[in-house]
Amino acid sequence: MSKTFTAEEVSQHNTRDDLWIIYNNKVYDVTQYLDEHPGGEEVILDCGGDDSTEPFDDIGHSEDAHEILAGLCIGELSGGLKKKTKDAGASGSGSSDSTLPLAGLAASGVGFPTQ
Ligand code: HEM
Repeated sequence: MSKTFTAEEVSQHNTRDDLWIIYNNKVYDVTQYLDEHPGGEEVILDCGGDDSTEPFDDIGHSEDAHEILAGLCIGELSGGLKKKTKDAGASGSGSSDSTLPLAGLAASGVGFPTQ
């Protein structure tokens, strides 16, 4: 069974000794990989504790890269991303996010009662 984490939780793992990223709503512990990254550690540190889907896809990582990433998966994101700058798609799940304890429900499609 895979664990689930909220964006809030993930955001606390943003240092080089403890580094998580989100990619396509899954959570990855990339601490060990940091040193080995051909693109350097900075770019990953930059995404630490945050969503890296766009930057990761933008550079067109190889299949190998995707496999490495898959091996680092530690769980899934519940409740969606905290915020998105662009490409947000207002149609996402749940409008109010942040620290709501019901975030898990939103992920399962239940949604919040919006008044
Ligand atoms: C932990 C997740 C990541 C993994 C497993 C990963 C893996 C890899 C691998 C295997 C390569 C070699 C080329 C290839 O096979 O495609 C690579 C290159 C690269 N990666 Fe990542 N990457 C990750 C995250 C990122 C992120 C978030 C960025 C942000 C921009 C990034 C930027 C780059 C760049 C710029 C290169 C090209 C380096 C060069 O050719 O000089 N990577 N990455």
